[in-house]
Amino acid sequence: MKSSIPIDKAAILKRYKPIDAHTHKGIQGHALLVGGSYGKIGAMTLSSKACLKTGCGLVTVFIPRCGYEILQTANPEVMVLTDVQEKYISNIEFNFMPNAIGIGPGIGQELETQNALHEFLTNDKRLLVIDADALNILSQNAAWISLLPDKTILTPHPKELERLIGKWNSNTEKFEKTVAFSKLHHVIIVMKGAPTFIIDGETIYENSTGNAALATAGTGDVLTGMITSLLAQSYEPIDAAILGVYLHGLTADIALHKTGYQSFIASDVISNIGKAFLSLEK
Ligand SMILES: NC(=O)C1=CN([C@@H]2O[C@H](COP(=O)(O)OP(=O)(O)OC[C@H]3O[C@@H](n4cnc5c(N)ncnc54)[C@H](O)[C@@H]3O)[C@@H](O)[C@H]2O)[C@@H](O)CC1
Ligand SMILES: Nc1ncnc2c1ncn2[C@@H]1O[C@H](COP(=O)(O)OP(=O)(O)O)[C@@H](O)[C@H]1O
Ligand SMILES: [Mg+2]
Repeated sequence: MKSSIPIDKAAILKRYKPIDAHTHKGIQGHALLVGGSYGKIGAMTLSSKACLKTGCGLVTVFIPRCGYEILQTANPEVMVLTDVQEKYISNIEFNFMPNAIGIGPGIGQELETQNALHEFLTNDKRLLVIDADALNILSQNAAWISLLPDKTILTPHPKELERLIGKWNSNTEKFEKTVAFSKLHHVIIVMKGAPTFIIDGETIYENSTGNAALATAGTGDVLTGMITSLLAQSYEPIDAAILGVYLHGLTADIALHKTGYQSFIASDVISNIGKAFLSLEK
């Protein structure tokens, strides 16, 4: 494997932008998160809360109708748009200009959802984070990958990565294939794992935070919300990916002495984002 660039606190401080005292919610970025399906609205609840807690001024979710009351109750700060369908997304429609869009947590793979993703990718060329079943839909419809805008951030876990790039026989081959995919499609790949690597063409970054406490449902959904938030706040895509992954891992390092590995859950990532940011200012 080609050597990687370590992402430690010094590397993060070169990319981190402290908040301007005169900022307001109108210029802190408006993120749109698209996802959820019947039984997996929680993925969007987690993702949208993490998005707000990472500093975005405004967050809107686009979810199936069945999630409306759940979202409004769980996260009153988040605005909610709903699909015409009750249980899944069939047509992605919104009437504002988001600064960044995150798509995929809990979205499922209904045929109508697949068509909605195709329609969306054909018509919308905004900054984008793609996760979970939206990645799986792309794996099944490989021709659609060419529709992704340059510097789209993909956040696969190992199984989702395998569906995208095919099986590998060694770690070296895994990196070679991922780098080749990133170069071919001009996308940034957050190769989630222990540790997480961020791949931008030939350049490979290795994250230094995080631990096995993160091996629990919904932590990836939270990461999608965090990276989308940073993207909406005008971080360059590579910086949003690197900073998001670093802060996400740091929450688990900060919480570990209180939660242990076993009792840490995705909501603990969210409740420690503030401490993770504060540790950058120390
Ligand atoms: N509360 C919720 O609503 C939740 C919704 N979720 C959503 O559920 C959907 C399905 O996601 P899944 O990721 O479970 O399904 P997938 O089928 O994509 O992934 C599960 C498979 O990947 C393997 N895998 C996962 N991480 C791995 C790793 N680090 N190394 C090796 N293999 C690994 C597992 O063993 C399993 O075979 C997604 O849309 C996701 O966003 C999940 O995030 C869980 C929480
Ligand atoms: N053993 C581990 N050590 C460090 N990080 C881990 C470990 N296991 C999982 N993670 C992190 O947790 C997250 C899991 O994401 P994902 O599998 O998409 O979860 P979900 O889909 O349930 O939200 C990733 O950021 C991954 O890097
Ligand atoms: Mg996931």
